[in-house]
Amino acid sequence: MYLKNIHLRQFRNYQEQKVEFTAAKTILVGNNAQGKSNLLEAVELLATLRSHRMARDRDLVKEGEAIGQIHATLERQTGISDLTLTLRRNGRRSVALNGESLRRQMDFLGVLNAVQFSSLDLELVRGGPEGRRNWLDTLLIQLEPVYTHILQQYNHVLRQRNAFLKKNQDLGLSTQQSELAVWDAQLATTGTRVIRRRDRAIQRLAPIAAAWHANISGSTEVLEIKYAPSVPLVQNQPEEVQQAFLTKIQQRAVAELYRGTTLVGPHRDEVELTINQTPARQYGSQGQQRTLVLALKLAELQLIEEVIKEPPLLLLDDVLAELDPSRQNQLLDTIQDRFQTLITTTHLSSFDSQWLNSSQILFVKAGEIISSPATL
Ligand SMILES: Nc1ncnc2c1ncn2[C@@H]1O[C@H](COP(=O)(O)OP(=O)(O)OP(=O)(O)O)[C@@H](O)[C@H]1O
Repeated sequence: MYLKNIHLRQFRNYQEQKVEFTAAKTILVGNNAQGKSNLLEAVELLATLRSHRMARDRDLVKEGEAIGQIHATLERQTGISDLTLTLRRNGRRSVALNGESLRRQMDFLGVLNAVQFSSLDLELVRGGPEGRRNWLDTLLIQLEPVYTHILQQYNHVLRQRNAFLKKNQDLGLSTQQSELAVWDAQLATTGTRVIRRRDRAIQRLAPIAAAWHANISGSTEVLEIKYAPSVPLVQNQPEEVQQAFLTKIQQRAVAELYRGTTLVGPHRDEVELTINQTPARQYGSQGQQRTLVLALKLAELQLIEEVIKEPPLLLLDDVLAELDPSRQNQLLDTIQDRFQTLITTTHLSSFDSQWLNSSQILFVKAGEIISSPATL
């Protein structure tokens, strides 16, 4: 797929900016805090309706404005699509495809696909489980857009159940359990949908990531990715998972009453990353952790391509400089011209001349983008 152009209006630090993409690779160069990552974030939002920076819509809209908009034209094998995402400082966002408003966000997802890779991704290895859950959910949204709806349903039930637990901490255990039964059933049904899909995604992703990892590390290290759901997943049959879910809720009832929050469910899942059977967080150097993240990202690219049958976009946010030359080359060799790639950097010197010659170079300064630095 090929992103032909993007038009930002009152988005982040952009007032009004159109960009035409004229090559498979675009390098956005500029000093810190000029708007390079903001442009990549706009593309990420069109692909997933999420931002890895966890920004609220009010942060995405330009300061002092009420509405922001991202509009883009995308070419796919199936034809050309026009995507519009409208963000409101105070209010709900809306989406349109080819000029027609869509009622369901899910119908907007899956049109543009992108893998985003920034230095924040190192937190996938070093950080807590929430970051890994978010990463997996964002991937799933692209593999199966209906997942966004499933996740919303689960989170809705979870919020309601948590509110009930918090409000009724002084009820006795048996009264509380009988009143909770209706929430438990819904939590188990919606939670099971989340768990089964996460399991499926990891099963597909893990061997691809392990192969990339062996390739980059020269087969000296073995990467294993394991999904560790909060509810045991012995048999992947929905009824059995739901039953296991309810049993586990029963087991944690006293603790939930005491803590006033839900302790069982996919909001407490973990994705375990191990290298040579040691948790990756504890294993080796920063360089080895970078190899792992690079392997994950290459696996995401490959898996999305396999599922949607077209190469997704790749968004490299200030990440090339963090990789050593051999890992850089590994990445660049994989990308070639097959994946349209947007790259941000503060210095063009980190690129080899072959890359510079074949890339479109854009200069970013204070929320403006131009193709020649002379006029900045
Ligand atoms: N809602 C907003 N309204 C106005 N300006 C904003 C808004 N959100 C972010 N900015 C501005 O955008 C700039 C940050 O841009 P961005 O994150 O794209 O940096 P960058 O060019 O990628 O730099 P770095 O190399 O540091 O990542 C900051 O100056 C920030 O104040």
